[in-house]
Amino acid sequence: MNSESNVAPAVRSILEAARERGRSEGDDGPSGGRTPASDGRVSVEARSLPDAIERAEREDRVPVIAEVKPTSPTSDGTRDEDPVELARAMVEGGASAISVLTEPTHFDGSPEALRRVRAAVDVPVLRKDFVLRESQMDVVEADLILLIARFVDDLPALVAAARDRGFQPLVEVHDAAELEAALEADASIIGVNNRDLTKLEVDLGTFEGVAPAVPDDVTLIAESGVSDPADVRRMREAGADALLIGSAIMDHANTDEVDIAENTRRLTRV
Ligand SMILES: O=C(O)c1ccccc1NCC(=O)[C@H](O)[C@H](O)COP(=O)(O)O
Repeated sequence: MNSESNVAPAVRSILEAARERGRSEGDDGPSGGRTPASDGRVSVEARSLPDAIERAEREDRVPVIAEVKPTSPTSDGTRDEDPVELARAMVEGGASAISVLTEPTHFDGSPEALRRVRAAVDVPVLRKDFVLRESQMDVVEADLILLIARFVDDLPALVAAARDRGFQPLVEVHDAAELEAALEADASIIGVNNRDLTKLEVDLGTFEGVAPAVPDDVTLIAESGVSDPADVRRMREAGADALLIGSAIMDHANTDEVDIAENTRRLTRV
């Protein structure tokens, strides 16, 4: 659907950087950590997110995808701890899956961070980036890959390309029209982003507005803006199968030592 009109300046800058990286990633070789098949594509044996969610439910944990997010355009600071240590602490706190930012210029992420995290934990790992075209998938192995409906030209083709490589595509939407596009593209894991990329403001009402139209057989994820146990309850009551949480766990503004496991636990043990 590719609508970049009206996005916040920071998002425009992120997309420009993604296009620039796309010229070297995949086309001229990997930027790090991929295991290419003979045709240069990555080939993944993915850990199942729906299975990880089911396991959390059985064990009375809220299914949370905890995000290793060193910084972002809206963060109050930067955390520079080892991503592996952060991810291990998140799993210790009950996270069902880990999301790793691989975007380098606005989020301080890297494919190498994801590769190391995936080797260190046994839960599914999401590659969180701004993938605009197929060749950008062949950078690093991950269990899930994010595709943002708003920013890609041919969503059905990218969903199919992700599956061809073994990734579980997580298609991110923000409104009813994008949800329709995701369903037409045969997405089975859909995230509703509460962060409006036009103004970068967060409104949990976004998820509540879109969720009722999502078919039951879709794995539905509430993304962004979940900051405390009350928000967790609110998103679960609105139908979230799992929650993607970054800032509340990373606690960027806190300059003291942060207990990442405890930050995660207070959101998984609601
Ligand atoms: O987080 C940002 O500042 C941001 C800015 C521009 C585009 C995307 C952005 N975030 C990406 C995300 O989707 C979040 O990292 C993720 O959903 C977690 O959100 P939160 O729990 O609010 O950190």
